[in-house]
Amino acid sequence: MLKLYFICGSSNIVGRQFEDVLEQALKAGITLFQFREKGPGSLDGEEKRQLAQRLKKLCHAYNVPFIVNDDWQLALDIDADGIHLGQDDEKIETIIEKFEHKIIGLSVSNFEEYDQSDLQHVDYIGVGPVYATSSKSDAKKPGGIELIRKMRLYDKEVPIVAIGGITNRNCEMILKAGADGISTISSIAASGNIEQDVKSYLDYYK
Ligand SMILES: Cc1ncc(COP(=O)(O)OP(=O)(O)O)c(N)n1
Ligand SMILES: Cc1ncsc1CCOP(=O)(O)O
Ligand SMILES: [Mg+2]
Repeated sequence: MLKLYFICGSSNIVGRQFEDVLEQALKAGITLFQFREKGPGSLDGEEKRQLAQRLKKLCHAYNVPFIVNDDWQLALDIDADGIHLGQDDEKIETIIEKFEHKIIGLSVSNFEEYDQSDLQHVDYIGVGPVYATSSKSDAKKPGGIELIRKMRLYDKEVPIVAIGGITNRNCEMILKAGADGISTISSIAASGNIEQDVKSYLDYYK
């Protein structure tokens, strides 16, 4: 499920339809999707809810789980498959009862954050940024490939999905360093050939 985790919101799509981009990515084989509706021009309220419903339906048509970023109330409201929370978002302890049978992801940017996180109910950790990214204005300092390598040694069990500045040209090293999967916004959302780019990511698992 973590192999190729596409993350996207309206602000990441330029000059095309969100649903078209997502459907191309689904057809090409992404394995998980996160709706991350934040940043300039992002939707709110009922418009956001309706978009989330449509995107969830599209993901389910391709048997791909639909995860909501940050907004756990929306995730419950539309019966999403899971939630991704960061260190500054709602604490997992406070929502766990409501998400008992759902996927829960948590961001971990460094070892201090890892040490202070309760991973008991977490299905995966999103580790990064690995490289510099222009998709998140408040991203922490990139940890490079060493962040993944050291995190894998630090915890040999927890599923790790790497994030931040990943492309199908640098993902091989990240997987070799011990990540179970990779996540990306811009390399798919802004791709001129989604089918080819998604397939070349997936080739690294063959
Ligand atoms: C898979 C994955 N990993 C990390 C993040 C970042 O989450 P967070 O730190 O809460 O930052 P925002 O995405 O909410 O801006 C993520 N979304 N997904
Ligand atoms: C959400 C997030 N969290 C850490 S880096 C990042 C943005 C990743 O976007 P991109 O794949 O375009 O670098
Ligand atoms: Mg967050």
